[in-house]
Amino acid sequence: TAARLYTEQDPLVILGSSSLKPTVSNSSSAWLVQFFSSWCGHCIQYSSTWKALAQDVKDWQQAISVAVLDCAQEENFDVCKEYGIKFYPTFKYFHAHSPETNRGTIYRGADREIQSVRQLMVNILQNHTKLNWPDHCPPLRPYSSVELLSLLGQRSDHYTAIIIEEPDSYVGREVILDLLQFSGVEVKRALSSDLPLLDALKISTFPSVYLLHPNGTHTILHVEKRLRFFFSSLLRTLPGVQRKLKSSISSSSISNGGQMGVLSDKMIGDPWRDFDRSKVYTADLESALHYLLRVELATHNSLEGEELKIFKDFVTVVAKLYPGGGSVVKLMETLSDWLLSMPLQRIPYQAVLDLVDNKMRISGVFLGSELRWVGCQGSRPGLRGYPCSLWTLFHVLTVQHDTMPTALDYTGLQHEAAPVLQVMRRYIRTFFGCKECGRHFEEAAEESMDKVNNKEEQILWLWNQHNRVNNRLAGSLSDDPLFPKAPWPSPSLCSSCHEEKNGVHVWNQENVLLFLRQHYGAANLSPKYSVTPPRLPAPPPNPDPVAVKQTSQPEEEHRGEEGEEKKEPQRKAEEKQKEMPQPVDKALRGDGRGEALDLGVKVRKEGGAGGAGGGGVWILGLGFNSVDMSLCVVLYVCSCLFLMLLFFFFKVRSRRWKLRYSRLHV
Ligand SMILES: Cc1cc2nc3c(=O)[nH]c(=O)nc-3n(C[C@H](O)[C@H](O)[C@H](O)COP(=O)(O)OP(=O)(O)OC[C@H]3O[C@@H](n4cnc5c(N)ncnc54)[C@H](O)[C@@H]3O)c2cc1C
Repeated sequence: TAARLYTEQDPLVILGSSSLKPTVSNSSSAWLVQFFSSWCGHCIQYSSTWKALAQDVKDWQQAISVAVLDCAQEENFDVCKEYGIKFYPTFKYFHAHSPETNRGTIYRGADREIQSVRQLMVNILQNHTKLNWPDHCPPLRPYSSVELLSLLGQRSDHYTAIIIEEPDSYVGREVILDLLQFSGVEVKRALSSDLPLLDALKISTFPSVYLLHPNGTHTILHVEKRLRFFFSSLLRTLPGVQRKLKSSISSSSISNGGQMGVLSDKMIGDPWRDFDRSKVYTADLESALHYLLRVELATHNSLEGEELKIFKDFVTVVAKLYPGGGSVVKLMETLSDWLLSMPLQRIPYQAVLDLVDNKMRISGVFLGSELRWVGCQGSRPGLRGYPCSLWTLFHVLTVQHDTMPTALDYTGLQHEAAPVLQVMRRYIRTFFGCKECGRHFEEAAEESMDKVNNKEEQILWLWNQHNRVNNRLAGSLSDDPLFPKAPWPSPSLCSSCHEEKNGVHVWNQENVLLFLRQHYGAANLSPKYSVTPPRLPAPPPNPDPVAVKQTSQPEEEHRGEEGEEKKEPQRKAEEKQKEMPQPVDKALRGDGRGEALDLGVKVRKEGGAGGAGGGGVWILGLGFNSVDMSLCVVLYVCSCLFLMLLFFFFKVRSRRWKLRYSRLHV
């Protein structure tokens, strides 16, 4: 209903009759409240702008917060009257530390666009006096050359960024407020009219950022675009700069160590793996599948009905779209074939697990059984990991689907406009361990997933939804200070993805799509740290020389890039294969009642020939082991003997007949 114009998911505070006064009176921060009416058409249309504004200034909350109050709700009639609301929407602001008698000041400006209201918020803050200045708001005034030049060459425990700008620019103050929730950097502003400062720092274009490093060195900061978003993003990603956590317990455990402190904490559990943020790591994808198949799915004793169908679809999508071939794909293909050929309505989880563990020792099938987070490693245990890798996996799958548009043909999924998203949606709803996350994702899917019409939109929908989650979670307990949640990709990953329109940050979606295709494309996957053999044996020689060149290229690149590193995981994987337990037939007994399931490989029943101890060498990669081969030989020899016996039998008989007839003639 219109009454739900704003929900708890929006990055603003929803006030009511009992909460308005206690919230805005004696507050340590200023407040900007929109009094609206849920029946007013303009308010309904304006709600998206107000939400976007709230998102834009979410990090300013400690200095000034954004709120709404619905005057159309019966319980709010009196409070709206008390605060003198006559028209909708009415914007009122309240200074920090205002008394209870204060009914707020009306903003009468005609322009209610995001940039104007944002600048109004800066002005509101600057209109405070020294006495009622918001507790956590840093100074917004320009500093003088005398104050700033004395800082040059001084050592400190944090960065100092000086933004030098034209007097009418708001960029400096906005960046100061954007960095409010971050430790490790202090932002100050100075004016372009301060000539001694410009001479000393050799600055002639505005706005510019001059950076004083903790070690006393200083330099101008290079930014590709002189926009607020670029300045803020760059400063937030300086080494050691991290988001302050809302929980004091969490912040006390990690706030004072800076980057290295955090890393050394983490190292106690798991060795730190150096990685490149512009790459995607197969180790993360494999860890995602390992966790999903061996841990998340294990909470279901058996799969049946809708659950089974959802799991089958998930396995099919991964089997068809997981990039690079190799043993993981072979495993998923085997699992997919097996699930599809199953006549059963119910499959015990143990049967799936035995297949995932490759208890039948099918050649070329392997999925590492350890979590090796690389791009998804957190600064301490409990952060990032599985959810990060699941996002990554689905981003990769959406991009692969775009690259291989016919890959899902004949799977039953090809008629869906966005099959990868739909499969993800169903998986998250049914199996994802975080139920609350699943609920949020389902809400988002209900809202707009059906509007996705093609593979490009599929990629962008997931990217956009992921950013919405990032925005919602920024600063929450699950936000890793080393990898703060922020709109992604950052300008340092893709500067052409970012633009500004009417002073508001906007995405260049065309460039975002290009970037996503490159970032999550097969060529950008790094096998470093992977425990899985990277590739199946090379296919037979291709007569077309161009095609030969193209197919052999990734292999060469792969070798060139990883060099010796590749051999180590491969060797470990082979060792693991050897260490694998002997085949256990119950893996394939479906519901435990002993049906032999046709996998396209040989399946033996418990107690049958070659039972539990029937390991031996697997031949031709077809699932025949040495026992099977011995049986064949024995059968072959028996049939030869039988044929020879028949031969001699008839030979002797025919001789007797000949003798008998010859005697008769005589
Ligand atoms: C479907 C789903 C829904 C979730 N919902 C919730 C929720 O409601 N509440 C909650 O607390 N947690 C939720 N989570 C978990 C949360 O989103 C994070 O995954 C988790 O907090 C770990 O965060 P992270 O810092 O590792 O980065 P993640 O957000 O997990 O991102 C992983 C990696 O993906 C890349 N990336 C980041 N943003 C984008 C983007 N927009 N497009 C493409 N790539 C990107 C980056 O390289 C990043 O390192 C959800 C997870 C999933 C998979």
